Amino acid sequence: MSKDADAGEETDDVGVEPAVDADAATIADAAGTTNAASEENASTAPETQDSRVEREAAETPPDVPLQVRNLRKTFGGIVAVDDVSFAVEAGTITGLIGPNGAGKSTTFDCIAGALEPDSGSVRFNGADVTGFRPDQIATRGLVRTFQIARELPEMTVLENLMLAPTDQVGEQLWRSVMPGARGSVIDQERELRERVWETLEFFEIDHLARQKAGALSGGQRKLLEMARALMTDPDLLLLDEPLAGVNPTLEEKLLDRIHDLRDQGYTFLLVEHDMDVIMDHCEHVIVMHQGSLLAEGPPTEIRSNEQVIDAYLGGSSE
Ligand SMILES: Nc1ncnc2c1ncn2[C@@H]1O[C@H](COP(=O)(O)OP(=O)(O)OP(=O)(O)O)[C@@H](O)[C@H]1O
Repeated sequence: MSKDADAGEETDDVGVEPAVDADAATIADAAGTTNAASEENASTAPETQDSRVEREAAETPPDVPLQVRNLRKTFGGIVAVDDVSFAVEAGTITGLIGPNGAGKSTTFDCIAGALEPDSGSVRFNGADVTGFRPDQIATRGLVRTFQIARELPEMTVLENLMLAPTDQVGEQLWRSVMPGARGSVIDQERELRERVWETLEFFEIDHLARQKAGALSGGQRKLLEMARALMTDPDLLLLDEPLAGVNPTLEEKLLDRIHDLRDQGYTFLLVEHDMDVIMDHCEHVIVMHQGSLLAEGPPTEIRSNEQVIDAYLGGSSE
C-alpha cells in the first residue's frame, strides 16, 4: 500500500517530468509568486503547447503536488473565494480552516472539480486540471472522500470495496491488477480481492466484511469511505470533516490511519472544525476568512496569529 515507491512517477500520464532544479522553490512560490513571471513571458511571445507543458513542469516543484493559484468563485453577488493561492506539499497533512462561510467548501469543490472557478487555476502533479470533471481529477490521483460514490447500503462492506476501483480506477491499481493486461481474469480478480482484504485489515474493518454497509455506524462508515477512496490508489486525499460524528475510539483509529498513510507517502488536505485535531495533527495550516487567505504556516504560528484569533473570536460565527 506504500506510496514511496511511486514517488515522482505520477506525472507520466500528462507527459510532464518533475522539475529537477526546484530546490529554491518555496511553498509560497509554488502557490503563486512564479505566476507573474510566467504571465509576463506569455504576454511577450505566443506560447506553444510544448513550451507551456515545459514551463508548467519547470514551475512545479516535485514535492508540491497541489497548487491553487488566484482562485476566485462567485455565486451571483457573493464572492465565496477571492484570489486564493496556496500549495500543498507532498507527504503532509495540511489543514484548511476558517470560520463558517470562509469559503473552505467552495475551495474544495473547485479543486475536486465539483465547481468550475470563475478564474484562477488548480494544478495537480504538474498538470492544469482547472475545470476538469471530478472523475477525471480522481483518475489522476486526487480524490475527495465524499466524492467517492457513497457506499451502497444494500451491499456488503467487501462488495463496496470490490466495486470502488471500477468507479474511479487509479492507474497504479490497474497496473498492479493488470500488469500489461497479462494474466487471466481469475488472476486479476484474485489480486483485486487480496488488495481489498489488505485494505479492510489496514482499516481494521475486516470483521465487518460480510455486513451490509447500511448497517454500519457513522464512524465505521467513515472508515469504509476512506478504504474505498484508497482503493482508487490516490496520491492526495481531500478530506471534508473526516471526524464529524465519529466517536472518540474510532476518531483515534481514523487519525492513526491518516498518519500511517502520510508516513507511506500519501498527502492529505483536510477541512476540520475541531481545532485540537488541526493543531495536533497537521504540519501546515491554511486559514481562510471571508473568501480570502488570511494566514498560513505551522500550527504553532497559526495558534498565536492575531489576525486568526480575531477572525475566530471577533464577530465571525464559530
Ligand atoms: N451554491 C451556493 N450558492 C450561493 N452561495 C453559496 C453557495 N455555496 C456557498 N455559498 C456562499 O459562499 C460563501 C462561502 O461558503 P462555503 O460553504 O464555501 O464556506 P465554508 O467555509 O465551507 O463554510 P462552513 O464551514 O460553514 O461549511 C458563503 O457566504 C456561502 O453562503
